[in-house]
Amino acid sequence: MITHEFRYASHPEDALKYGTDELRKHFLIENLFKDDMISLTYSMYDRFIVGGAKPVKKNLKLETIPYLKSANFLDRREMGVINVGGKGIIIVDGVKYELDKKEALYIGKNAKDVEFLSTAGTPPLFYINSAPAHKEFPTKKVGKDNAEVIQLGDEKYANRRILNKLIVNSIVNTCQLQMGLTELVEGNVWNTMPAHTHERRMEAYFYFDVEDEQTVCHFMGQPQNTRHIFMKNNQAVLSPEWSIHSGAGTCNYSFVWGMAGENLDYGDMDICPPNQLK
Ligand SMILES: O=C(O)C(=O)C[C@H](O)C(=O)CO
Ligand SMILES: [Zn+2]
Repeated sequence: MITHEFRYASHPEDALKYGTDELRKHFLIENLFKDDMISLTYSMYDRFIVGGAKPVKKNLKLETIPYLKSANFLDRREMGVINVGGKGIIIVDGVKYELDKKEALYIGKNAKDVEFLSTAGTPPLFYINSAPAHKEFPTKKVGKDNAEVIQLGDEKYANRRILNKLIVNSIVNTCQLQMGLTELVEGNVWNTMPAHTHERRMEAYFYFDVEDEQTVCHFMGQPQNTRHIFMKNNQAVLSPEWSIHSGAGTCNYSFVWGMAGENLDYGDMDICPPNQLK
């Protein structure tokens, strides 16, 4: 079964007036993983979809949703999936892909039948991003062995982390989707500091492996006018093209980043020096 919701895009001057509840309502995506459900949020930020699929006892078929007005979900879209749970299986037009935790699958435009399956043991948690696509590229699995790995940050600044580029154009051909995952090394809590914006692309962050009873405080907003959202494990947050996206946890954690927009240039960022943030 599929549940879906819709989010309009916000002007930065309007977002400044949002209180805690409105910020959470417009940007935070709280319940991505419900047993035997696919949960999708269609946003007007580059028409980016954020979702989750958690097959436990049933196989979950990716059906179209009303906002798409297309016979099949991927008739005009591409999709990236990263598993953050137990081993799982995705079948795309009859071809079976096994995904361990932290492995990714890119599914190209025009795939007709996509099904999410559990295996024995801990259920998989398939985190989903999807963006409009104008060209068909082959479906491809990307494991951590194929990832482009970058070491970032420094213990001194509590931001040492390992960034794994998974669905990026040096590894997989995509139209506009880029995805990867970043792991904070134990004792380190700050992600994406120095923070940045990229007006050519929107982004969504999905925090996982956050310890029970702990939190990640996600910072958003224009660099001179920031706001925060406290987040729990397995929650996602939309980052408009005008917003920084950075966070500090009360423990170390991991997160998936996903982007779509004007270019596929990962390095196209406007850096905000920490001492200039407001
Ligand atoms: O740890 C980081 O820094 C990131 O993971 C940054 C994201 O990849 C990003 O914001 C890309 O634009
Ligand atoms: Zn970014």
